[in-house]
Amino acid sequence: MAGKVFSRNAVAQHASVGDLWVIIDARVFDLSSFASAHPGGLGVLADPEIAGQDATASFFALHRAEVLRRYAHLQIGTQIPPPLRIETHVGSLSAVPYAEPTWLSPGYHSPYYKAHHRRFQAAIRKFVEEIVYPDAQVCERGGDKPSQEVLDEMARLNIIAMRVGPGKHLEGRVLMDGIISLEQFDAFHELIITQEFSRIHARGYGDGLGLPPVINFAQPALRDRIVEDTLSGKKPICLAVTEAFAGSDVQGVRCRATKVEGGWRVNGAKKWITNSMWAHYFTTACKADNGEIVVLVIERGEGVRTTPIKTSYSSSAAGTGYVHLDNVFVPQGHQLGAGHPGLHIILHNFNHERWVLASASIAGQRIIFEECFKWVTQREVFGRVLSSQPVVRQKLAAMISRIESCQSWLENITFQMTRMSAKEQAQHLAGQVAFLKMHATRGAQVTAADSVQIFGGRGLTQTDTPAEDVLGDLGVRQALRNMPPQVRL
Ligand code: HEM
Repeated sequence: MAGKVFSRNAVAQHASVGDLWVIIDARVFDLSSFASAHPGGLGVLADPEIAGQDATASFFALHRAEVLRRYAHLQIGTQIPPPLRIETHVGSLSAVPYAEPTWLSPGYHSPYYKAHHRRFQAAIRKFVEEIVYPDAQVCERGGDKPSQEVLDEMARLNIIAMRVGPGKHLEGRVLMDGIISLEQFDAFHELIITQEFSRIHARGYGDGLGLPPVINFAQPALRDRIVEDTLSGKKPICLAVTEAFAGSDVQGVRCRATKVEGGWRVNGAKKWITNSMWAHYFTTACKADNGEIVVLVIERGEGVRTTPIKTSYSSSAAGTGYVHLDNVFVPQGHQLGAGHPGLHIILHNFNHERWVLASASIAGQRIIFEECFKWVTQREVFGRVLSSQPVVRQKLAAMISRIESCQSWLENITFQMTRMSAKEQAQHLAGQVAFLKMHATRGAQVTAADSVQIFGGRGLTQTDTPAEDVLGDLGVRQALRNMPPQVRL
């Protein structure tokens, strides 16, 4: 691939080139065999303004750069002399302003990040973009479980373990082939992993919780077995709390656990359980006969059945489902934290989960901003580039302000996490984390809505809506034209 070089005029005469070829970003693609399968149709490719021409501008008006990587096998040569190539930065830092947090931007300083954090970020970025991203795209489209080879590689580098955060479960593990030591690993490394994994553009892929309650409250033998099974990527786990009736009201769950000889019999159903379709272990909140909440680790087996639920944020790659529990026997040793109130066990990890969700949301918004910024500088409407519109620039300004303020707040909280004990964190950070999550996710809704406006029809998959701003502006301009000249206040 790309072994041959072509001068623009020589391409058509080259013996190995089929009838239909184009130049995109200085690369020559032979589309003869692909054209009839092209999702955008054969006609557009055969158009005399496209076929046999440099189609770079038309291509980038309709596709993401990633399409070229997926179809790299169609490339038969490179254009000479090479023009300025398009920057797609896979595995490295983006040069787009505000596309990276300040600590990764040239010229900035940070009190939080050390050289080992930077080393770690570079390695995780490369891994995510080269290994995880392609798999996540395929799985998200097809609604599949992350592929076992990717999980195996994540397990080998102990990424699955690091995603759970600092703690005893990391003891004895070599992190990222040893580029950082166990002593160095802290909440900032976890923040880096969380934010870098948001770059896969597939919200549901590899989602799911359930292990922290096991780490904190299971009996040692059970804990060690489950930690090993899940962190090796072999047997996933999920947190089964919500129900059709109860939503996330833990106290209101109806899934019944009845005490029997040697353990419990469980009957009921859980709903919206992320990762349940792929899970082997289910950390399940149940109501005992005395009305108290008990948390049981249930293993997939007799009486356990899962059926998929499609959510609006993901295809079934998130593995979201119903969990039907019919007369399932659970041994006594599978009860978590016997003696602790079940509610406390479930709520114990909520602060940390909220911090993870806020981190991911902020990183996701940054990616949205980067895409919007690229689009407004390349997209021309009525002969003018989109960024020339003040209303568009205002949206971008608001996005940057939200993202930068949230990231600074997040890093402050993360620093506190590296200094405070678990007890101090529960005491001092619960409120801060709750506010940050509220602020970040509300901001995310505005950022998402504004980005759809900026992208217009391209921001939607099933419908095509002219941007509201454009419609609003059209209406006001028409009203201004119709304003009677004699009207005064
Ligand atoms: C190497 C060359 C090309 C490849 C591999 C390719 C591939 C694709 C793919 C995979 C899609 C589906 C949407 C997506 O994943 O983004 C698509 C859509 C489309 N393509 Fe291409 N394409 C190529 C060149 C072109 C060119 C030169 C044009 C000419 C203008 C074109 C016009 C379109 C159109 C109109 C759509 C539909 C877009 C939509 O529905 O929003 N493509 N193409």
